[in-house]
Amino acid sequence: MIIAIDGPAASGKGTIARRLAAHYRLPHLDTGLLYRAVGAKALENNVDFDDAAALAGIAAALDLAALDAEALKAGPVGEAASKVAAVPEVRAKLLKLQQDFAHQPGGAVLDGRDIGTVIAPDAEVKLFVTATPEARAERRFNELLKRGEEVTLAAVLDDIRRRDARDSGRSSAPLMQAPDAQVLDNTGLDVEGSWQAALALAERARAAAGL
Ligand SMILES: Nc1ncnc2c1ncn2[C@@H]1O[C@H](COP(=O)(O)OP(=O)(O)O)[C@@H](O)[C@H]1O
Ligand SMILES: Nc1ccn([C@@H]2O[C@H](COP(=O)(O)OP(=O)(O)O)[C@@H](O)[C@H]2O)c(=O)n1
Repeated sequence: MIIAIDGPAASGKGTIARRLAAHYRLPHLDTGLLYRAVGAKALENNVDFDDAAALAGIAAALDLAALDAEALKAGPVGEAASKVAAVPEVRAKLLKLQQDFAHQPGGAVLDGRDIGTVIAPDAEVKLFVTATPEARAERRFNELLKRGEEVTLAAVLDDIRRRDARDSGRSSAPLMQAPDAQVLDNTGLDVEGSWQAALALAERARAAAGL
């Protein structure tokens, strides 16, 4: 069974994906980490965000096993990630790795922006997780505060809006809901409520797929 979880920044898709993976005992890939890793390397090496060939080279050399998820969750890395993610050559280099992960025997859970539309349109379970920009900004703000980052709620909301626009507006695999995805707007739900709603939707899709 393949479970595809898509949605905008800080909608809680990663939290849901991790829990679904544990619940169904499936491997999980946070695909945002791949773009974050390319963005972080580009920042580190002062690579121009317009230099598609250099960015694609970084993407091609990525070592999944060496990704430092904790460091990659830093605020500025998210912005860099969304810039490199708009470069088609970068997406092309990361495509096979994600498709192979999704289609491994037994299945997998992947979360990102284009899982249900591009990486695994054949997924049996597709959720599009969303919430208002304000609710998402508050979640990300609290997360970054806990990490010890000096941020303001207004700056985080700005970042979220900018990333939403870039991720939805790009020509290559834009953030969008797959026609057959079930939408979960968890604006008024806490982590537990969001999880319960996601599980109910996943169970419904499994039943519909005869699983
Ligand atoms: N429904 C929710 N209500 C409040 N906070 C949430 C909710 N879901 C997730 N969070 C918190 O919001 C932050 C972002 O969640 P995460 O799952 O990483 O989102 P995404 O993967 O969409 O960026 C995390 O700190 C997480 O614990
Ligand atoms: N499948 C994916 C996953 C992430 N991304 C890009 O990578 C950036 C970071 O993704 P993320 O999922 O780690 O970001 P958050 O939602 O956690 O803030 C996003 O803003 C997208 O631009 C993408 O284009 N496609």
